[in-house]
Amino acid sequence: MTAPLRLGTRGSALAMAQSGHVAAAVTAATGRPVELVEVVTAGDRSHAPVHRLGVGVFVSALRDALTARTIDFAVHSYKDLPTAAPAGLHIAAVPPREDPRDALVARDGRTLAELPPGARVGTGSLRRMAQLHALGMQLDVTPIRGNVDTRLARVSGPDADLDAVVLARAGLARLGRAGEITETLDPMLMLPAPAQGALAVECRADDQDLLELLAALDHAPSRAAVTAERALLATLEAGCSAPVAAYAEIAEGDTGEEIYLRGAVISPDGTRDLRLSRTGTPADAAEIGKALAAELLDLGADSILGHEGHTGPGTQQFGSTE
Ligand SMILES: NCc1[nH]cc(CCC(=O)O)c1CC(=O)O
Repeated sequence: MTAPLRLGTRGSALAMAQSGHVAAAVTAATGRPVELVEVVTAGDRSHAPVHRLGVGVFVSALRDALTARTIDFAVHSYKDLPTAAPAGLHIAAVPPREDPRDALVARDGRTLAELPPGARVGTGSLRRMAQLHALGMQLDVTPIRGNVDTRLARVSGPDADLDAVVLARAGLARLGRAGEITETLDPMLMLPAPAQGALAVECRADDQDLLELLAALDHAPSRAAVTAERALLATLEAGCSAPVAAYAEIAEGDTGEEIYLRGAVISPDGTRDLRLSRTGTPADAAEIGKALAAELLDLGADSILGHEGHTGPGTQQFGSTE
């Protein structure tokens, strides 16, 4: 009997659900037992709002534990990873991606189009706020914080004070709460965050045996989509700190697999909304992402913040607006 692989995880319900799912997949694919090891991050200990800490605090404790060899691998929500790759670590697998779209949870089963002017809609992401404003529906968009349960409680239950919240569909699905979604938002209206719905399975770059084991979990189309979206984000971060959205779809075309990447840069008040797309082959995913970002910058993505100033909750040390 081989020693169990140690999978480091945060203790939050979402992290535990994701890690448990990956642990089961590793055991199913390789026959190796996996043990969950809870890692407490500065983000879990602190009561400061996430936008003050930066999403990176949730990630760095797991990475420190990897480097210190107290765990063998870790599972991250890919969209929470800073675009700069750390030395000595490697994303060994991108498992099949969940539905990357955002979801509306509204009172009385309402859809987005059924919300009246002035409806109070909560979201924690500057990208979602910007796109909600861009709809021109006079929504009263309110920043919200906390875990998924806390956010849903703003819409139903004794302390509900909002008409709707917008969350990632994938997070709700992983927590078994997708049944509360009243509309899954079309990416034409609400383009998701780069890598939303995808997981990153990370281990030490020199752990050859584990890299090979974990490769069994990798899903090539999901990896290509995430590679294109993150290349777009990384290129834009250099020149622009406005909310960024990106979504790549992989489909079978006439001449083999095709990637269709959409990207958007939106001012926080929604008055400036730049959207472009590009197609190519999945093998060129990174180049397609970079090229689309360059096109967005050429059209003024870097000037989109302009008058709004840059004080919103998306102002984080790693550039993430999620
Ligand atoms: N920053 C929060 C966060 N990070 C990952 C998810 C779950 C969805 C995913 O894995 O992409 C969420 C919740 C949300 O955005 O509603």
